[in-house]
Amino acid sequence: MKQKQSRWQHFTEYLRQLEKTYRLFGAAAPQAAGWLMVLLPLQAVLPLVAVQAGQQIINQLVQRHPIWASFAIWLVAMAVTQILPTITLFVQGILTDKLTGFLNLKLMGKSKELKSLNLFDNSKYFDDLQMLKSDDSWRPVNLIVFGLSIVQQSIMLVVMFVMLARYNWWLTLALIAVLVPQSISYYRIQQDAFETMVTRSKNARKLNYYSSLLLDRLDAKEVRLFNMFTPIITKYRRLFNQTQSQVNQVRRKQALVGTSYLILVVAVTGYGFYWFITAVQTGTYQMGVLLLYITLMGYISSSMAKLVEDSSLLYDSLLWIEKFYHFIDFQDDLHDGRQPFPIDFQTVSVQNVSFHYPFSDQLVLKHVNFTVQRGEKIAIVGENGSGKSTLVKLLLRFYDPSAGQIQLDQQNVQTIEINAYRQAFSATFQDFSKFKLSLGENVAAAHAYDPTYVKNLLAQVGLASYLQQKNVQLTTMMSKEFAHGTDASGGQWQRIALARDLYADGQIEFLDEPTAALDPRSEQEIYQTFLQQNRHKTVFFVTHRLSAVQYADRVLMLQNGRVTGFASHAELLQTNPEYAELYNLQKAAYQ
Ligand SMILES: Nc1ncnc2c1ncn2[C@@H]1O[C@H](COP(=O)(O)OP(=O)(O)OP(=O)(O)O)[C@@H](O)[C@H]1O
Repeated sequence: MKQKQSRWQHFTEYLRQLEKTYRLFGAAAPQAAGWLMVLLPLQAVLPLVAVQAGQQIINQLVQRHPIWASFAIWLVAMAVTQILPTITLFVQGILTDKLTGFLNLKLMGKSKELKSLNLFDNSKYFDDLQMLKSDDSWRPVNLIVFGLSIVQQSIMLVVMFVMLARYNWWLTLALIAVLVPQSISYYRIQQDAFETMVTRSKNARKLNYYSSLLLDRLDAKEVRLFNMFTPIITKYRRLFNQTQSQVNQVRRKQALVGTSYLILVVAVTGYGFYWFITAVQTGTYQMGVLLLYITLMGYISSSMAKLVEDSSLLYDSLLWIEKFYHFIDFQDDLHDGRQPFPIDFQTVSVQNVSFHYPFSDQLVLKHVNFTVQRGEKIAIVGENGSGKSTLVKLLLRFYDPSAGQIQLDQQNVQTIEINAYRQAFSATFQDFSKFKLSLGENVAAAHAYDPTYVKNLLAQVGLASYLQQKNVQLTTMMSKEFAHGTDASGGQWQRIALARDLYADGQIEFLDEPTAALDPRSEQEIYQTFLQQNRHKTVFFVTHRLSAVQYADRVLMLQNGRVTGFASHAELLQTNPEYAELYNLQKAAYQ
């Protein structure tokens, strides 16, 4: 539902999303949805049955006929009308629960399917992902409450118009002709105000950002230190007033249009009443028809109002559904092979690889060529933005190269089954994850849980005293958000990530600046631990601290996406002036 659509496109798109939503209900909870297909029409029609019976009772009273049969129908219809909402609510509750689980499991399942990071880099999907991951547990409730209310009101309106048309079809058409545009105009008033102030406009997003910024834990320090309160509150106030005055302008214009329709609606209903009174006076219809007309007019206007209000409130949740399908339908174009991982590989080679990120045409790796022997320790160095992490991500197959190949021996890695391939690797990233799970789960991740081994590794990465002093158990939740939860410092978290990496025990190891948050002594200890543990493995480590190159057999130097050196540290010092300059610069800083 894009912003610049014609009204007709908007309407048909709305109906398409609505239809998808109803299909989702059926898929999430077929039984509950089935029950609602019976309950809702009943709930819509029964009040009208009571109106019809009321009309009969008046006619029978006037004609002095017995009224008991009509009275019984009225009584049953009224009683069931009172009982039905309770049953419907019960079924709606079941549907809501099931739909919530269904939608979240679908999202998680889709994420599992996405083997590459392509979608996460796509700016078109950025907003979608933000919306999908936001903690909006009210969305399924909204979808159901408003989505079902629309069905009920629509059925009621159709039945009421049919009831009226039996007496006067042109009056019915005239009523529809004035009520529908009036409702559309009300819908637009509500929609515009809601979108501008609450949901999707750029201003609404800025307003939300300003208000959440002052409440955010991560920003709390700098907001206080630099006293950002006044400027942010001022920005909020200014933008709020500006936005509100825009909304008010729209509101005023549309209220004027709405009032014009109102005059027409009053004129048509008034004339209708006069027509029915005359019809009773001339004996065309009996007295009861007046009760029918008055009651129907009341029901029609309240049903129309509810239909408009609920359609408008549903809109935002339908947008969510649109984004949901957008995500679910995303096709990951990463190549997946069928071959098993070649356990006995002897070389890893990068053959003339060039790469640009999806949805960007700037090459970040250019004709990269190098071959590594099994068991070698390779340091990857280079300035910020030279492409080190990108190279690691390609080797881990988070993306396919735009040109060239990565090979294990002579085999293109794209021919290997992706899950088997990933299992052969372990890694610690610069931006490692801090899972809000237990400490044990943070280390073991998806591997079989062995508490003794977890403890062992935590000790090896230097966390024994932290665990003891803070009384942190393997079962302790690593977030203050949970009862008895705890948190760790940046360096301690980095060590937990390193323990997770060791636990995974892949055949090829990647360390992408694994010691950035550690002090020099800890850095040295960690490298020694890692290289001791991984002495038979092929290890790639990205580092800015050139003191670490002592642990490498060869150093791969990247500059602006190109390999400008690949040799031992000593050789590079002799042959590569840029490398020598970088190294000497850092060395001088420590002298
Ligand atoms: N997801 C992305 N989408 C588009 N461009 C990206 C993305 N990630 C990185 N880049 C760009 O690719 C280039 C290489 O980035 P990369 O992270 O590989 O560099 P790096 O050598 O690891 O840098 P650093 O030392 O700062 O970690 C940079 O210009 C960066 O802006």
